[in-house]
Amino acid sequence: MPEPSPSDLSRRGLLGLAAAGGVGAVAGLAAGAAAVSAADGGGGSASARRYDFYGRHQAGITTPAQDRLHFAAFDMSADASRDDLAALLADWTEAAARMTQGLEVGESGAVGGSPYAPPEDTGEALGLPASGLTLTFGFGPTLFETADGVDRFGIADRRPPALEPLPRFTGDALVPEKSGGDLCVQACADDPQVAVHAIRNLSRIAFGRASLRWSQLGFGRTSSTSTSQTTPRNLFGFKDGTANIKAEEPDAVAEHVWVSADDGPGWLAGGSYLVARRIRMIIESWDRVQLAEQEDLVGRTKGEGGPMSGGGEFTELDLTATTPDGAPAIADDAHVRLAHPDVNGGIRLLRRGYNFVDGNDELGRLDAGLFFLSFQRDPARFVAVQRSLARDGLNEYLRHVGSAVFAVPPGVQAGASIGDGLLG
Ligand SMILES: C=CC1=C(C)c2cc3[nH]c(cc4nc(cc5[nH]c(cc1n2)c(C)c5CCC(=O)O)C(CCC(=O)O)=C4C)c(C)c3C=C
Ligand SMILES: [Fe+2]
Repeated sequence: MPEPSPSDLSRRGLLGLAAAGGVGAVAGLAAGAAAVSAADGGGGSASARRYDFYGRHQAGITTPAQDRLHFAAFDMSADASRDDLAALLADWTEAAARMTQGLEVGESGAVGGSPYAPPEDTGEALGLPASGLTLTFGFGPTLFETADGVDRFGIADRRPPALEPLPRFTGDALVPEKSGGDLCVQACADDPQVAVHAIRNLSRIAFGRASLRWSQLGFGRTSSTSTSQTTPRNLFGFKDGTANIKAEEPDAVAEHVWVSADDGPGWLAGGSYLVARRIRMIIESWDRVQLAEQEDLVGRTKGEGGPMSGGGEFTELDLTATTPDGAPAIADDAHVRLAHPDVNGGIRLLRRGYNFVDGNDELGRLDAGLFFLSFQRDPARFVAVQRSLARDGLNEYLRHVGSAVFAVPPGVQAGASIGDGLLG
């Protein structure tokens, strides 16, 4: 897992330097930032947090889930060449390495360039620190081969066999405009303005080579990826992420999250697969359900989040436990039973989703839900769990409207591009 680390001057540092008017102030500022990051291991002041962009794995997977998300899927332009793709990924890498350290895009940034040229950075993050920003890149099936079988970039033979569009699941109500994509960027941060700034600038950099297909804002993480984090709640009001894979379980991370060299292809070793599902939650109906039924549908208590088989939040589920009248304590159609590794051949997913509210529909119902994100070693593992959830009692209150899958390459070292492994 990439550790939070001190780095260059932040956008705030640069402004601070200008205000202090001296090089001596630079050293003081940089040292101060380093002390914050190093002393608290990244768990202190949220806005001072910084994660290395470079490393064995991309950040934004096992790093502690931040509270804000801007997720974007892009399509390559119809006339883009392989060189355009390589150049885009190199430009994105360079910009991401700077923004995740709290720096502006480009040397001249938002206000340091020619007054007669558009600025290199759009400027809305000026004065804001890194805010724990992570940028995680992925490649969709259509990057390798279009739905019509066209190999636009000469990489069809590099496509991981496991990277196929997800199958249709029972109850899917997918909207094509909110699904798929050639490329994706997951921007997570402690500050929504920093996440949005990152996607906006990557989108601007892509101009003429790729364009936004769809994007999703998220607030309120719906999972924990570290034991140092408290368990958040989803919009049904339940703790979510209790049994998630945590970074402090290195064996589980290795077994369930990272693609190994044996899994193939070689360029993806140390990477993962990302599944995104935009799940609308019919919260107006849910809010009329009795508490006891809500708890039966989830399989956990609403207050503490303990299993209906008894115990506290982190007590293991007892799927064999029965109530005094002989019924299963955790109902047969309870979400946690059907998602549990014991009924899915041992499969675990690293969940990293977010709550969303995107206004309301014409009936006055909130367009709200859970933007489900999971990282796994093989997308077939997500497919198996999602198929098991076909009997989930929660489905009456859920509608899957968006869907996408991406191969997430491993991290890169300084000087390399996120596309190097794929494009050679
Ligand atoms: C296919 C994978 C999953 C989808 C889609 C999904 C949607 C979804 N989940 C909740 C609420 C909760 N999920 C919880 C646990 C849980 N969910 C999944 C998988 C998917 N969920 C797994 C693998 C697990 C862990 C099961 C286990 O090992 O016990 C919980 C309980 C708390 C927790 O452990 O995280 C809640 C609550 C919603 C509302 C939702 C769709 C909107
Ligand atoms: Fe779940």
